[in-house]
Amino acid sequence: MPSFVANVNQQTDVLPKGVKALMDNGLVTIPGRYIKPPSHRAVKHLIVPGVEIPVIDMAALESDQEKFVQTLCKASSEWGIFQVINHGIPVATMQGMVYGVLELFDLPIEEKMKYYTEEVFVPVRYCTSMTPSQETHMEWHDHFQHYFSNTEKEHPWPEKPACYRRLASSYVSSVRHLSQTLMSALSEGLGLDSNCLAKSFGDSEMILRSNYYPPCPNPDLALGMNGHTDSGGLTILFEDQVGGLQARKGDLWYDLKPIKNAFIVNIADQLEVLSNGKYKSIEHRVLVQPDQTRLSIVAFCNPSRDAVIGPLPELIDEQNPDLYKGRMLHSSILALPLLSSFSAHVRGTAAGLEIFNIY
Ligand SMILES: O=C(O)CCC(=O)C(=O)O
Ligand SMILES: [Fe+2]
Repeated sequence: MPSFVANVNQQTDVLPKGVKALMDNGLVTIPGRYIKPPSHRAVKHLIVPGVEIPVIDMAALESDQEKFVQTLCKASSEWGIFQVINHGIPVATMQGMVYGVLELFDLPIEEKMKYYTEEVFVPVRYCTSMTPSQETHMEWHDHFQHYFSNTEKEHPWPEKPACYRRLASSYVSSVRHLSQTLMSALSEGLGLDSNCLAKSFGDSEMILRSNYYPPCPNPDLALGMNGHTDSGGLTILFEDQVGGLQARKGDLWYDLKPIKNAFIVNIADQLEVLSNGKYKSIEHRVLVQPDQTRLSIVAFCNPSRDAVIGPLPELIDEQNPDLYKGRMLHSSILALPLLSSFSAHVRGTAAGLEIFNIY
């Protein structure tokens, strides 16, 4: 067994094995632990169906950079979430990753349980919901997660499935490159040098998380993922065509319509803080389906855990006071406590701040 496997001493027979395993065993009604109290369930009349969030065409970066930056900046300020097309990442890389991830979830449960842990900063984590040992109401998904520290030389990928290392490495390097391009443009959107945000991130880190949402026998009683904002920097998400991701504005939840082979990108808490509130970290959640499995592959591009995060000094003057005054934090604690005072729904999953889970 690889040395990084985190739970060698845990009794795997008492750990939750995940919702895929439940469904594979023929479950017909969801167990009580997955039933949300009525106040936490999705309310139909507060959902706006089939919304097209801003679409950022990366091809425009070549033809008219200034306009591209303006469009990106507007989407990040007004929505904090947008779809990215013509991003240059080959469809084969994305579909290859999907294939590898599906193979990973299809491994025998004993193989997956070797990686079961509630720790976040481990190279490989398999878990279900967020932190099952602390939750009264679990989320209807399983996930594999990889933490890439900024000092890492070579990532210890799982040995099985054999194709996974190659497919995932290629995906990660493509997504890293996309995040760097977006971060440069987001810096310029703040009227700053293109490397300004990257400098504040320090040696940035990444968490790659694949979420598997099997069909749910009682989809109205459960949630795939509770409403939360991501606590890191920039989130780059690839999903299949099933749908279920929703973003919140005011009291309404906007049902996001996937565009084939596009990425969904959202601003996370620490980028909101760095921009002194210009870019918005939007709350989002996931609904589940009665008859379809949904897969999302999420790259959280985060500042170094050593970085101290506060609004960029260049953005502060008399007209633009520091909105997060006196509340600069180490990135290792992440920005969650800053923003949680503004939104009762902030949970901070992305870089693993489940300790602040308020549900
Ligand atoms: O599955 C999705 O679409 C959203 C996942 C997400 O928000 C997360 O992992 O933080
Ligand atoms: Fe998220």
